[in-house]
Amino acid sequence: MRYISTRGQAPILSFEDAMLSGLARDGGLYVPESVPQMSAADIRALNGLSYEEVAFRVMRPFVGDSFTDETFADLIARAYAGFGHNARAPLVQLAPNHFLLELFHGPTLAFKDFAMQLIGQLFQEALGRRGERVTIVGATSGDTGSAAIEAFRGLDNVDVFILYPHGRVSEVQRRQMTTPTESNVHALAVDGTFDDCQARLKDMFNHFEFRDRVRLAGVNSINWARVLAQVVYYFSSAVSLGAPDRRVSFTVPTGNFGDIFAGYIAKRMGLPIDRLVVATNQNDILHRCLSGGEYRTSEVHPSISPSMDIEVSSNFERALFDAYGRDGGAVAQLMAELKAGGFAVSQGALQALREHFDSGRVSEEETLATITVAQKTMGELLCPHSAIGVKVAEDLRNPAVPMVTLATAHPAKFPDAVEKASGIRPPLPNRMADLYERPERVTRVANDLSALETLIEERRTK
Ligand SMILES: Cc1ncc(COP(=O)(O)O)c(C=O)c1O
Ligand SMILES: N[C@@H](CCOP(=O)(O)O)C(=O)O
Repeated sequence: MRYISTRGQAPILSFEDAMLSGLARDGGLYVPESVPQMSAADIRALNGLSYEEVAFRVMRPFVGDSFTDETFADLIARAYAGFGHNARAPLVQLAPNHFLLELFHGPTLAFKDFAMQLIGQLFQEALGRRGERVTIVGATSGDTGSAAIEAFRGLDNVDVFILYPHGRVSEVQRRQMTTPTESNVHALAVDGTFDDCQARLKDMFNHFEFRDRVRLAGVNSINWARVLAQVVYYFSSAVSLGAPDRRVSFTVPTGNFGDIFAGYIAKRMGLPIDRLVVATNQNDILHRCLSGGEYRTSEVHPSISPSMDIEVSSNFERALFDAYGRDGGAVAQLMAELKAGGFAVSQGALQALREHFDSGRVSEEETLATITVAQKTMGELLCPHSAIGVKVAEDLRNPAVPMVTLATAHPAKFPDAVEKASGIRPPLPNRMADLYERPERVTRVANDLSALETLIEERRTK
């Protein structure tokens, strides 16, 4: 299995090299050269298997010879052993033909744990075998950072630096990043937005002297392995609802377009997905683009769903690559235009995107109202991100096709908004009960590439 860049000019890599490299050296994102197929019989055979067995069968063809079957199965088993639910990703019914996929039973209570726990295992195995050490830098709007710190804390062969937007994550998210005591993890509060953090991270990857000196690696969804691990739960949930003999749709609370892009990959592998529905908050560049054809950035407005306060949606580049017929030159041109504010998607590409994706936008008031109604009428306490998914799903779904809405975080990560809407303050699980008492360790940094690089150089293990 070979991986190519969305901008067409970077070296073609194996799964393991793509995973350890992060951003492609032409600034693009790695994608598989071709998407492995699963037949209806292959998909039917997933029925009744454990989550780990489904994960092995779905991901194996993408991994090539980077890991043996035995090692890969073992790493998957370790990745999910710490989850707080036997099903790992349980489905609950909200209404006739509307289901919620609970993706918040991992150690940091968000869907990010599905990929990050596995990546932690894969990195450890690959780096140990190669005798190498890397510096992981991540950008987060709250959940990727806490999941990455949890997955890599205390490991010998990695230093982890997480850039989060100062004052724009929830208190629980912040404390999850600032309270771990291991010396290889560093929380950096950047004066800016998530988009600024992600832009500085990509600047570091494009600054080859720094990148090579610190042996930079990434665990954002820049990293293909992150997307791949998220493909699995589309299969596990669709199969339990009757796939491949019944089509299923998914609504995904969306920011950086990684989670829904994983659904698109599942569809391209052969999973009979009817619609993939993008649900955004008031930071709605994706909804504006899919409905009007213009991908143009605007100011980020802080919301009660802070993890989705994103206006430059990194993985949309991967979808554009396919929509433009895998023309790396065309994508490079669009990304250059994005730096200057945005671009119009061609009619052909827009039509290609709309073949798979619908979209909806949810206001702050509607988010709160959905939390209230879901708690009262469906008996489900939703986090604000999941509520955005439920609202858009209810508005757009075809009642004849099962709809699965992804519940991307536990309500206890956003207790203020949840309490405001429902009157219930969701408690943290017992293992985190003292989170508010633990001392915090964080460095405030300017939104400045050279300041960030200097700090990382100083703090990383030499
Ligand atoms: C809780 C939550 N929901 C939804 C999203 C959006 O997911 P994606 O960025 O993959 O579109 C995020 C951030 O990624 C998140 O943390
Ligand atoms: N919402 C995310 C933003 C980063 O997304 P990623 O999938 O690229 O890591 C977060 O919680 O940090």
